[in-house]
Amino acid sequence: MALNKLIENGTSENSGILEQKYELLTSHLNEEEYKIFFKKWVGLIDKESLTLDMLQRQIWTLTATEKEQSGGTCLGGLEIIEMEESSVSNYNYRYVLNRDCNSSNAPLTSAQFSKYDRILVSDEEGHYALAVGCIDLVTPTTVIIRTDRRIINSSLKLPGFNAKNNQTFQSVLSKRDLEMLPVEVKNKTFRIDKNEFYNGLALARFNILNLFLPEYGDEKRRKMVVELMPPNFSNKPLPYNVSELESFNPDQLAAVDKVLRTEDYSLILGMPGTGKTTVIAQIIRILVANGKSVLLTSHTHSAVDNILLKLLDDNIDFYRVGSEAKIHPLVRKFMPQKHGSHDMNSIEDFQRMIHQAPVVAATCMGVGDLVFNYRTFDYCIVDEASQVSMPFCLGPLRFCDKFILVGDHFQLPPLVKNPEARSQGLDRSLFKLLSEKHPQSVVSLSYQYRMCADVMLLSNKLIYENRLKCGNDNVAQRSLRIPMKERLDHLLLDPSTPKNRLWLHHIFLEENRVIFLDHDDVPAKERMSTDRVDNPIEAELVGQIVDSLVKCGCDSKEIGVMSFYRAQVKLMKTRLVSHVQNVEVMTADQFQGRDKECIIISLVRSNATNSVGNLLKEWRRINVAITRAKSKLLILGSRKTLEQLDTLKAFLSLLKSRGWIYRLPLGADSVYRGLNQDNCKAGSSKKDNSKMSLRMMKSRPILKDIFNDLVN
Ligand SMILES: Nc1ncnc2c1ncn2[C@@H]1O[C@H](COP(=O)(O)OP(=O)(O)OP(=O)(O)O)[C@@H](O)[C@H]1O
Repeated sequence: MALNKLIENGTSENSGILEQKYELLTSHLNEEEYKIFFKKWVGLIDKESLTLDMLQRQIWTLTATEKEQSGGTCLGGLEIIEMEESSVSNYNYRYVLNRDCNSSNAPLTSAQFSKYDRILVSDEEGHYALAVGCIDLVTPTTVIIRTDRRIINSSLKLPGFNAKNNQTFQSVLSKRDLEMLPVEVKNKTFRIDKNEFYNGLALARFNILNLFLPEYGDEKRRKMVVELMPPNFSNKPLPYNVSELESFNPDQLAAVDKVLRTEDYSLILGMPGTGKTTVIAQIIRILVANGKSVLLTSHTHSAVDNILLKLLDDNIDFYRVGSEAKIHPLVRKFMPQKHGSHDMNSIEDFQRMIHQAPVVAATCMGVGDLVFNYRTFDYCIVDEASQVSMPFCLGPLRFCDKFILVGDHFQLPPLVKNPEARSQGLDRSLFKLLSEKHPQSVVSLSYQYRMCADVMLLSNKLIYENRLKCGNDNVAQRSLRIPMKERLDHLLLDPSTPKNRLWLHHIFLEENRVIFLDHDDVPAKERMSTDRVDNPIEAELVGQIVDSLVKCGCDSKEIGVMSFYRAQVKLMKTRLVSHVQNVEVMTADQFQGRDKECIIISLVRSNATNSVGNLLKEWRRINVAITRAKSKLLILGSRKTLEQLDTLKAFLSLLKSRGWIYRLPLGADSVYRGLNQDNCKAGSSKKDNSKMSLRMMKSRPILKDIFNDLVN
């Protein structure tokens, strides 16, 4: 009836039920603004849904190679080399699939797959979506996956099999079984498609509808989110022990105080590295000590777990709900089914446990789980709230009395694929919406503990209007220590190279914490095809920086490489294949919420017409990119091209004013030993040895990758 009233301007006559009953169910929906709100948001979700359906059809309309080359969201030509049944999660089948790297096959790592990505598995003989699952590991030649079903359904006939009266089969469950299958089954190849559509738009629709339902609907949120009523704060906070907050800075103290006076909601704007996780953990401690219950949620599993990890040593009874494979190993023991002190034999047991715990944690999507029905909490805390679009954020809120949203809308907004839905506001988070309407509900954290002062200066001047401050002197003066700098001389192709060409030596100076490496003179031109742009020379320069840092003793796990262009990420992953286990190469979007000691950003665009494209126009993406480095930030690009864009012009003039632009010399890619030079110089005996070792390791792909890492 709510739908009838909101969408169809319904009445008791056209709904077909008695007037009295109709009034009972819908009299709370007379406001015109409700109808406008409902139609707007459901309409936007419908638009997004259409786009996602269209993308999903690519599994039938594009071959694996076409899809892999166009967006890196598919891997094809995969052969099963190992399989086993396990019971780690609801994905019970584990497969190791292999594809050799050769001239026609790129390394598997160059596509857009990483651990925990959801996937659909098909064979390449026209059997689609044999199973759903997730990625466990990707190396250049191997991908390990877990699936909910077997992807080989052939069975082996058991001894004594007789088609007429003794049809006895055995399922194919192990590598040994696989070898006994007929050759045409054994040699089947498979494809893996990213299952990007597992995002539950149905849940988003329900969350919007739930605002308007009678009886169990979320009336409180209707007032706050639809009517946008101002939130109330009590004069006196819940009691807490100030001596436990000795290490907190004034902003963090103000945030705790605001939350403890919240009667409806409060918002914590936490700029990068400002201690959001630390503050949330402390708020949970105080709320639980006051006998309050808390539903803790976030956009990603890792953010939920980062907070729980801080509570491991506290005597707080909490449950973590979600898919085991995605939960941090140290937190798994808090999943209801793993909790040693309780027997759990039925869904009722499960619900009983969830109902008793003072703290329950899950992702915003995970809260859709049935176990939450009929449980209410005093508070809901949503971390990463600026990354969740409003309809999804409403999901966890409906179980709670008060809510706290923690986020930073100066970083990337929720991902929306449909351009119209995006421009009409589906990418606006509830955090942004409420913070703009009621700024008095916001408390900002401005002391950051991640970036050294030079790195911080960039986003501070360009985005945060100087509101960011370094938490202490150690943070401000942080610099990248390169333990064996002298080794860099051995990487020079010509020891007598003049000083003004020694660009890596310039980067290696500890005091140079932020450098823009302008490659206009190198030159390093972009390569453009229909929907892809990359820059091979820039990728090679990035490769040489990473190689030299690692060879000179830097921890490769503390180096991150980033581009805004997926084709460039792919190219750089190929170039950096020898560091694949440790150096993370990702898009700026994938780096959100992460940090590294040293970040290298490849801006790619460099062309005769000085066109910059759309990706670099999103200032929130630039902000995410430049706030990931703790000690050293290296940015590669063409100053001439990038200056054409207003946002980047301001960025470049700030860099110039600080003397942080370094003009790379002509042919900079052949000053130090790079990929090609390394290959030419490798002696033949080393090559022969490598060949022999690779032959030995042919059937052991993971070992092969590790070996490759060691010899490179
Ligand atoms: N008041 C403080 N004094 C000293 N160090 C602090 C303080 N608050 C937080 N930190 C430290 O700052 C670092 C970042 O904190 P935290 O992870 O809580 O920040 P965050 O805002 O959640 O980070 P991100 O931007 O990655 O989400 C941690 O090492 C934490 O211990």
